[in-house]
Amino acid sequence: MTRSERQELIDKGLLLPLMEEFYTIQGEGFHKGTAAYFVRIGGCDVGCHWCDVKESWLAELHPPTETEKIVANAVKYSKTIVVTGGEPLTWNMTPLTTQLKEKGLQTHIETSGAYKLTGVWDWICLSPKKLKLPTEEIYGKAHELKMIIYNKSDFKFAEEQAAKVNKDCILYLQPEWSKRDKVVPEIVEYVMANPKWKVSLQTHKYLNIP
Ligand SMILES: C[S@@+](CC[C@H](N)C(=O)[O-])C[C@H]1O[C@@H](n2cnc3c(N)ncnc32)[C@H](O)[C@@H]1O
Ligand SMILES: Nc1nc2[nH]cc(C(=O)O)c2c(=O)[nH]1
Ligand code: SF4
Ligand SMILES: [Mg+2]
Repeated sequence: MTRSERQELIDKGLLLPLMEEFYTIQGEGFHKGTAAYFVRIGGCDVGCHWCDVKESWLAELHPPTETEKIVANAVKYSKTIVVTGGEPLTWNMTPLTTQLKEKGLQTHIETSGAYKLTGVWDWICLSPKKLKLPTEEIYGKAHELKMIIYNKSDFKFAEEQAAKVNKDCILYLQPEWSKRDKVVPEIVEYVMANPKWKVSLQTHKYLNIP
């Protein structure tokens, strides 16, 4: 395959830079505690300084992989596939998710929403970032909003983002992992005072699983 042929397949979303895949328990948000197969696609230029998967950022480090291969493998493990990254919406998610749906699987995405929403999704977890705000379209479609709290100013940002999502969207505040000892008590107090919010923890990190 020539470079330009390969680039064309990447542009169409038929090849994706696959970083890792693993069968685990969804640790965060609404589906926490539920078994799911995770597909982590490399490439992200949002640049969160506290990102817990910085190794994912450079797409070139991850092998371009056929969506058919990803699907044929994923179907062996679970009825629920969580697509994450990196930022999965860097890429055209339509081929991957269409093929997952053809196999009867549930498609979930973890996204910052910073790029055009593509793909067929049963569940959208939107986790907005100040550095690159979500596109307008995704606010109406997100099933859960998961705001990361690193410091007190993040509560204000969380409220600004909550004002933009649809009325059925479930609202979560999740402590940034390295700041958890400081921010968990602040989140607890905030949720008791503002009960439209719920707490989300990265439970997989407490369980010592991927
Ligand atoms: C690694 S990101 C990948 C998906 C997408 N780029 C995004 O940010 O939503 C997966 C989830 O982990 C969250 N996250 C990343 N680093 C974190 C950290 N240090 N503490 C808590 N949550 C974190 C993100 O906000 C997102 O909800
Ligand atoms: N167990 C587990 N649950 C998760 N929920 C969201 C994750 C992510 O990195 O997108 C994640 C992850 O990396 N592991
Ligand atoms: S948008 Fe997601 S993957 Fe990208 S830097 Fe932020 S947390 Fe990490
Ligand atoms: Mg993670």
